[in-house]
Amino acid sequence: MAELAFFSGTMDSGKSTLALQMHHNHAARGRDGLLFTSHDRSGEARLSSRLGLSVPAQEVTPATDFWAEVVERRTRGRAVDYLICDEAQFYTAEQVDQLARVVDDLGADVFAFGIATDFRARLFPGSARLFAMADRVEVLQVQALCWCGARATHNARTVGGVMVVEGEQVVVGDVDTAHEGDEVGYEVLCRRHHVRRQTARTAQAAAPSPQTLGLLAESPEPEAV
Ligand SMILES: Nc1ncnc2c1ncn2[C@@H]1O[C@H](COP(=O)(O)OP(=O)(O)O)[C@@H](O)[C@H]1O
Ligand SMILES: Cc1cn([C@H]2C[C@H](O)[C@@H](COP(=O)(O)O)O2)c(=O)[nH]c1=O
Repeated sequence: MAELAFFSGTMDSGKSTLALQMHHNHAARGRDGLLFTSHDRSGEARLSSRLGLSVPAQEVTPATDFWAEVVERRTRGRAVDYLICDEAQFYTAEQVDQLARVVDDLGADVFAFGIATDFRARLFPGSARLFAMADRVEVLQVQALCWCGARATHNARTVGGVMVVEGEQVVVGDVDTAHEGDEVGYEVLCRRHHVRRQTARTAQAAAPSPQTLGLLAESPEPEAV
């Protein structure tokens, strides 16, 4: 039976890589699929993984109608067995409902991939609807890590390495650049450090200097009372 599956994880947790792997495995068995994405970092109408793979995909805009896309292709005699939908957090709730209908009424599998929450830890509209409508929700197996070593569960937006909480919900960006000056970037954090707004850079700045640590090490232990 066809299914709507949602693969969710923080930024940099391997979602696009998994999307491309699933596409490869299904295509290798002779199934016909369509690839969709929205606002990919590598440019319009591309689905790219940080591991280096990048393939053409259809860009999803607010005008995209998934139901119409699949019906139109099938009317032209082309098979559509599955849809790969990356960056699904940016889709509208209506588009997610169209995907559910494609599964239920047209029997095509839909595999959607996306981050659950934005830089303020609020659900994206597409992800919220996917959590509500998916047959299956899976959290990515490869854990992205916070600077403290704990599992990263949240996405922080940074300017010059400092976490910000004001701004538009959608700002395309990446996690692995130096983010100097007023450049916008992202960093994945555990909940504790997201709540405290402590990024790698601010934590480093707040850490006692080696000199201070040396002084602390030399100071006598407080006497037991
Ligand atoms: N140089 C590298 N060597 C090995 N693995 C890498 C390298 N760079 C990135 N990765 C892996 O790729 C993952 C990010 O994959 P990607 O599919 O682009 O993530 P997402 O779509 O979730 O943002 C990282 O979590 C890491 O496991
Ligand atoms: C947290 C957050 C992220 N984004 C953007 C930044 C990236 O372009 C994508 C996520 O891509 P990835 O493949 O999962 O790394 O989303 C955003 O626009 N707003 C946010 O709050």
